[in-house]
Order: sequence, then C-alpha cells, then structure tokens
Amino acid sequence: MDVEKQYDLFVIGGGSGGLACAKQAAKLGAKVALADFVKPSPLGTKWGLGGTCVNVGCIPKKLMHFAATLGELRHDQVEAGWVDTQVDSKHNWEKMVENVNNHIRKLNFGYKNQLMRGDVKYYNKLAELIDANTIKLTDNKGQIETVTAKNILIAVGGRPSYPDNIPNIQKLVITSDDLFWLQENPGKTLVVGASYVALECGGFLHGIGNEVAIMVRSILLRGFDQEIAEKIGLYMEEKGIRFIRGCVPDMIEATEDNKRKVTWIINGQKYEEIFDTVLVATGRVSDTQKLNLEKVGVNMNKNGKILCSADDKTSVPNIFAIGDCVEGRPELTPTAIKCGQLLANRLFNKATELMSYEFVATTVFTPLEYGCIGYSEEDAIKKFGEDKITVYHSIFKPLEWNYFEMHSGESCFAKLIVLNDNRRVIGFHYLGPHAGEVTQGYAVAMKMGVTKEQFDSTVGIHPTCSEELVQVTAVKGIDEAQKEGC
Ligand SMILES: Cc1cc2nc3c(=O)[nH]c(=O)nc-3n(C[C@H](O)[C@H](O)[C@H](O)COP(=O)(O)OP(=O)(O)OC[C@H]3O[C@@H](n4cnc5c(N)ncnc54)[C@H](O)[C@@H]3O)c2cc1C
Ligand SMILES: NC(=O)c1ccc[n+]([C@@H]2O[C@H](COP(=O)([O-])OP(=O)(O)OC[C@H]3O[C@@H](n4cnc5c(N)ncnc54)[C@H](O)[C@@H]3O)[C@@H](O)[C@H]2O)c1
Repeated sequence: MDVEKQYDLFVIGGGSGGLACAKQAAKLGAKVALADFVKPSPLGTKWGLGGTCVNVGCIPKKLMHFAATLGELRHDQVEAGWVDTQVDSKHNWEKMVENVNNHIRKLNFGYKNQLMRGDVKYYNKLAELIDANTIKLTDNKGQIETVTAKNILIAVGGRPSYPDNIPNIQKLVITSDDLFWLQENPGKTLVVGASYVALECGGFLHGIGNEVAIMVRSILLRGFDQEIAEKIGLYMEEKGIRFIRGCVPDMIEATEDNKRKVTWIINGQKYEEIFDTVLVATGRVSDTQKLNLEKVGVNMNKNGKILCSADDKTSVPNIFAIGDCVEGRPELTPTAIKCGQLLANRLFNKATELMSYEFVATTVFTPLEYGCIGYSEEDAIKKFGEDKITVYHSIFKPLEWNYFEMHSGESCFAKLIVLNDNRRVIGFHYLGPHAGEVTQGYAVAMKMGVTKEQFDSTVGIHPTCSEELVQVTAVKGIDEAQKEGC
C-alpha cells in the first residue's frame, strides 16, 4: 500500500531553476518544500538563498562590470565638457564589495520571503537521497531529519573546478566563488581560462585599475563565433590586458610575502612571474557527488552531470533535474528558470509544453559586450555547408565614439548568418555597447523565424548601434538582393 508522502514536490537546490519551479508548483496548489545548503568555498565564503546567479554569478558580475564601465566614462565626461571629473581617480574595491554584498543579502532575504509567502517550506539543510521518495536533510550542526515526497527535483547547479596538475591548488588560487566577496582588492591578477567567466572577470578587474593577464590554453570563447572571439581579445589587449597564449600554469607557489609565483612553458621555454592573485576560471563541475544518485538509480555521465530526457525526467520516473547540473543544457539563469516553470506546469497543471533551447540569446559581459543568438559561422558551415549560407556584416562605431578622441582606434561589429534556401536568419552576433539590451529584442524575431529580407525592410532607429543590424551587407556567400539587382 502506498504510504502518504509529506510533499507533492521536494526541490533540492535553491538557485535560479529550483526556486522558479518551487514557486510555480506552489502557486498551482502543490505541497512543496525546498532545501538549499551552501558548502563554503575554500576561502570560507558562504552565501544565502538564490544560488550561483545571485551570490557568485550574474548579479555581482554585472554590478562589477558596470563599475568598470563607469571608469571608462571618466574620459568621455572630460571630453563632453564635465569640468571636475578626474580621469586618474582611483577605484575603491572595499566600497564596491560592501555595496554589492549588501545588495546580495537583500536578494537572499527577498527569496526567503517569497518562499514563505508562496507557501513553500524552506530547509536550510544539505539534502541527500535515501530512495526515490525519501530525502535525508542535515543541518550545519549535524542534526538529521528525513522527509518524503512524490516527486523530487534536483537543481543543485555547479561549483568551480580546479586544474588537477598543481599540488595544493585550492590553497593557492581563488575562483569566482571567492572573487565577488574578497575583502581586499586582488591586485595584480593572473586569470586562468578563456571563456565567459575568465574574460568577464579579467575584463572588469582591469577596468577598475588592476594589472591583469589572462592565460589561454587554446582558444577564446570556445563554441562562440571565432571571428568575434578574436575581436574581443584584440579589444581587451588594446585596453591593456595581457594575453598569455598556448599554455597552462605548470606550477603555482606561495612566496614569503604571500604572493603567487607562477611558472609556465611555451614552446619548451620556461617563464615565471609573481602575481598577487591567481583566479582560476577553468570551468565548473556539477554538485551531484554527495546526493547518493547512483544508489537510487539516477544515471549520470562521468563528470557527474545528470542525464535527462526532453521532459527533464531522469532514469528514475519521479525524479527530475534541471539547470546547470544537467548534461547538454546551456548553463544560463533564464534557461534554468524557464525550465523550472515549465516543469511545474507539466507536473501540476496538465501542461505539455517542453523547454525549447532553440535561439536562446546570451551576452558575454566583456569590456566590449558580445550578444549572440543561434549559430556561429563555424557551426553553421559544419551543419549546412559553406555554399548553403551567406554571411553579412557591418563594422561600425557608436556616434559617441566618433566624437570622443579616446575611442579613435576602436570599432564594433555585427554579423548575421543567413540560410540561402529560405533566407532565414540563423545566426545573430553583435559586438558593441549594451549588447544584452540590443540582443534581447532580436531574439523574439529569431524565434519567430525572421528572414534577412524582413531585417532589411525594418527601418532603423538613428543614431543607434542597433540600426547597424538592419543594414549589414554580404561578405561571404550570395546576397540574393544584390543578385536580383535590388
Ligand atoms: C561568475 C558567473 C557569472 C555568470 N553570469 C551569468 C550571466 O550573466 N547570465 C546568465 O544567464 N548566467 C550566468 N551565469 C550562469 C548562472 O549563474 C547559472 O547558469 C545558474 O545560476 C544555474 O542555476 P541552477 O538553478 O542550475 O543552479 P545554482 O544557481 O547553482 O543553484 C544550486 C543551489 O543548490 C545548492 N545545493 C547544491 N547541492 C545541494 C544539496 N545537496 N542540498 C541542498 N542544496 C544544495 C547550491 O548551494 C546552490 O545554492 C554565471 C555563472 C557564473 C559562475
Ligand atoms: N554572461 C553569461 O551569461 C555567463 C557568464 C559566466 C558564466 N556563464 C555560464 O557559466 C558556464 C561556465 O563558464 P566558465 O567560463 O567557468 O567555463 P567554461 O567551461 O565555459 O570554460 C572554461 C575555460 O577554461 C579553460 N580550461 C579548462 N581547463 C583548463 C586548464 N586545466 N588550464 C587552463 N585552462 C583550462 C577552457 O579552455 C575554457 O576556456 C558557461 O558555460 C556559461 O554558460 C554565463
């Protein structure tokens, strides 16, 4: 006989995906509980409810990126006639961190309130599965209780991973879990890695006045359009960030004055240099190790990512998984949120809609921001063939940059990739100011199947950067409009 379960849904993980699913399920009348427990980072940083995005991801990153862009505006202000601006004024790290951390604390508190008001039972406890319906909860004093649920959602996200070739690495470096909560400016910093986290963090650290070097093992922004990735690198280099390419740290040691001596080898030649801080941004691993998933029968890949079907079901029918801990899904906050809401609708509102990962827009918040939707040029060629696509582009400068001397050598870039047979725009790329704001609206059009001709027939807003996207010209392939002599 089936014993009554305490909850209709138990959510493990109070980050973007878990919170969204719990709140939506409770709104639909389900009896819901959520456990969120943060293991401190090696530096001891411990944060509140909200997961990666709120505590150590999107939110502090965007605020620090904003702080860095404000620094650049000092020069523009002087050229625009502001008289008391000092172009060489210094940045106060402690003040920024205090304000950012206070904002995060407010968000943590807000999420707790939302759960309470939404009638979701919140456990600030570490969860682990005992069987497919029973969860063991342990608090920070080691007290244990068990609860039961009909359905379980695993939304445990991920934590930074460390290169495995350096002895004692966790004591010698910091990760993005530490950076946003550091009480002191990290000083001269070596960033290891070359994707979102490395380029964004390296970018804002330099923007607020730090000396920064970025160590790149192979290419910048793997998976993104490489023409644009290289333009981002070039722009950052021109601003004064050093790129050390084609290597990884061979050794990291603490010096007597607690700095970091880093050794690396390029083409057989050994280099060494002292940094105040080494930030590793070499990818993330899923937080699934201690959930007892294997014993319960949930299948994972060798990196601990959970294998799910399109309806977010794991290999155990009443256990679901969403967000960063799932194999093959984009690691982005809005995808985790949407996925969680849709899952709640399917479980408790008889809905059938599945998450669509087609044309998900994203932005990399590098000093010059990069927004993109759909295929990179490389992926479009691989999937459709070089003769089946046309690439359009525009090199441009925002009006303000032409007017201000300090931007004289800089330029922005836009690229559209179009399928020749139906003229559908399958790749959208914008490198320029406010990329997130520019890109979001175009994502609606791309989801609706917009064609190049519809872009062309749209009247631009002048003078903006966004208008460049409705007037790009063909550089590779056949421009149908030109062929027809339009
Ligand atoms: C530096 C950085 C910047 C980023 N910037 C952006 C950005 O600008 N835009 C964007 O869209 N995305 C960004 N991301 C990615 C985004 O933060 C993640 O994709 C998103 O937070 C994933 O949500 P999630 O719900 O899957 O997991 P998470 O938000 O990681 O939440 C998981 C939660 O589960 C808890 N947990 C784990 N195990 C247990 C357990 N056993 N018991 C109880 N609780 C547990 C964790 O402590 C955590 O609180 C960034 C990521 C990083 C690292
Ligand atoms: N703006 C945003 O939306 C945003 C920002 C940050 C992160 N994120 C999400 O977080 C995810 C994780 O980002 P990430 O940058 O941490 O990881 P990633 O997995 O995307 O990139 C890891 C980088 O580290 C390098 N690397 C790996 N092992 C290395 C080693 N041993 N030595 C030197 N280099 C090594 C890789 O070549 C790569 O450049 C992303 O996939 C993204 O979805 C999103």
